[in-house]
Amino acid sequence: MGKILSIANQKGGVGKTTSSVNLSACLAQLGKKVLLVDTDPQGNATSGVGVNKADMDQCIYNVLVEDLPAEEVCVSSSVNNLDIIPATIQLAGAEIELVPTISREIRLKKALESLKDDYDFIIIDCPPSLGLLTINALTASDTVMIPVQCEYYALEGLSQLLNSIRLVQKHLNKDLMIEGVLLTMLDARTNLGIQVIEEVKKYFQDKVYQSIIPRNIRLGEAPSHGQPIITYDPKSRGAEVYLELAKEVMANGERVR
Ligand SMILES: Nc1ncnc2c1ncn2[C@@H]1O[C@H](COP(=O)(O)OP(=O)(O)OP(=O)(O)O)[C@@H](O)[C@H]1O
Ligand SMILES: [Mg+2]
Repeated sequence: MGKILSIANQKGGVGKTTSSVNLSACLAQLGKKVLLVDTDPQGNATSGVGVNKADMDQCIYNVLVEDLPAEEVCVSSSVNNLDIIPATIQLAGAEIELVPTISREIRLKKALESLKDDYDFIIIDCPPSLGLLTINALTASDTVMIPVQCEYYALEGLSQLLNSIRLVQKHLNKDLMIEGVLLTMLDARTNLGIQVIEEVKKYFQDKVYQSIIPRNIRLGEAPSHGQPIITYDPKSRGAEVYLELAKEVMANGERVR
């Protein structure tokens, strides 16, 4: 059985999608069979691995709202060993449409059950909210990775996220664990970055990954080419660090149950 790992933080623009795409691609490059699940109506993870949203007439929306089997929307990406369940703007309606439905919080979990044996890792990119889509992701997951941007107010909002995680643990998924906290977009030239690292480490201690993602122009450019960093610019610092992160994630254990 593969490990299901959500990448979540309701704060926007902290590096969830960049980390989902690049961690998935690096795990795939290291020989793991990986499924990336896009649960953000923005569909940035989908386009980030070279899948054209305009070509899709079905996406995760149809799985969550209409009970379409997940296998039917799963497609290969531009990277070997990496498949994706795409999201399109159609998913924007799901947050409201799911509200009156039965077992609305466990729909993704149920949908992924039949696929879990086919992959070593299933990585879920969450939207920037703590709504039903993120709750579905946390309920389906073995662990959650929290990206934290190295900037002022880095820890702001994290208590709401931790509270949601506790609520999911209490009511929906008692086995959910925090996989780790990932520091992102570090600008090594500033003292601020160093201060944030210290602050986050004081709070989360050994849950913080050794790999710290630098601010790297090539990481910012890669999505517009529909490629993860390891194919767009394999020699870049961004590629090196995401590969290191993938190795840390593998060392944390691939299967938890
Ligand atoms: N390490 C980095 N270096 C440079 N640019 C980065 C880095 N990480 C992310 N970016 C850029 O910053 C922006 C926000 O990153 P990203 O989309 O990964 O965040 P997000 O948390 O998924 O955002 P949202 O909350 O909107 O889903 C993007 O334009 C991305 O290309
Ligand atoms: Mg995103």
